[in-house]
Amino acid sequence: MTETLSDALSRAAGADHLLIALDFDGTLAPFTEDPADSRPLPEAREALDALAGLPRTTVAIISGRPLEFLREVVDPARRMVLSGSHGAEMDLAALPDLPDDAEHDIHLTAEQLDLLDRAVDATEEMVSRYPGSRAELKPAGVCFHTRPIRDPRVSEQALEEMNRAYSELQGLRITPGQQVVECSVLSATKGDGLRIIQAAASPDVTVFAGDDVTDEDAMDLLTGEDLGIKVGEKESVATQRVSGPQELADVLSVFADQRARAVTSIK
Ligand SMILES: O=P(O)(O)OC[C@H]1O[C@H](O[C@H]2O[C@H](CO)[C@@H](O)[C@H](O)[C@H]2O)[C@H](O)[C@@H](O)[C@@H]1O
Repeated sequence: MTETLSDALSRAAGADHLLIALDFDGTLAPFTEDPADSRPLPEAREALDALAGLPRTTVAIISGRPLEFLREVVDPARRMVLSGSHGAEMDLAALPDLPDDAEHDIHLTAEQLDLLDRAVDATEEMVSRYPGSRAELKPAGVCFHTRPIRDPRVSEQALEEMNRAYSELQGLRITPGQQVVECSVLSATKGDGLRIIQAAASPDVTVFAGDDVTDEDAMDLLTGEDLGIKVGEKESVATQRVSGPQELADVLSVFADQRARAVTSIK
């Protein structure tokens, strides 16, 4: 860990009320060929569990994954605030002063359902033409995955074609990712997710870590004493960077200890 990251973490650990919000894939969990197989690294899980048990400390996951997946795989004990489907689904039930609108479920109009059907058809058609690729269905969208395609040129071509096909369907929000392109009939972003969590939890300091372009919508909201940590090499407005999920897990372990010490000394 660099000295500047270590200093920044020590400062954040001393916040009166801390929000630590994290992306899932490529941040807490290393990439896997089948999205159903990804799990947080054990050290990261342990650190998040420790942080979630501390006073004046809110742990949040803000992910492109459906809320249901986050509940089952990341937070079965239901101690974290969750935002799924890139900010379109919210579960704030872990907050002590529960807001009335703690859960934001997705309700699609008939037009949105029709658009989603057409996006799914286009994805399945693409999957039939690119062996190895797969579709992942979500409550308001669908992903086209190419990680299992061995030839990077074929993978790139498949992603471009899928992007074009989604662009022809008016009204979809198209999001590029790591060997994936996904679309949604809703326009929410991770920035919307973080904004809702900050409004409900009122933290003095927010720490956010993420690896991908969609995480920048949340990074953009960080101000003042907040801390943004980019995972990996993609461009970012974050002031700090780690090499990958394992280094982030190590950082989270140190941070959980720092925060535990700090909360015992905050009056
Ligand atoms: O917001 P995130 O938590 O980073 O989720 C973004 C998308 O990640 C998932 O796909 C990525 O991870 C898969 C499992 O490691 C990998 O196979 C794939 O190549 C990656 O792009 C996930 O499947 C999507 O639903 C998320 O939207």
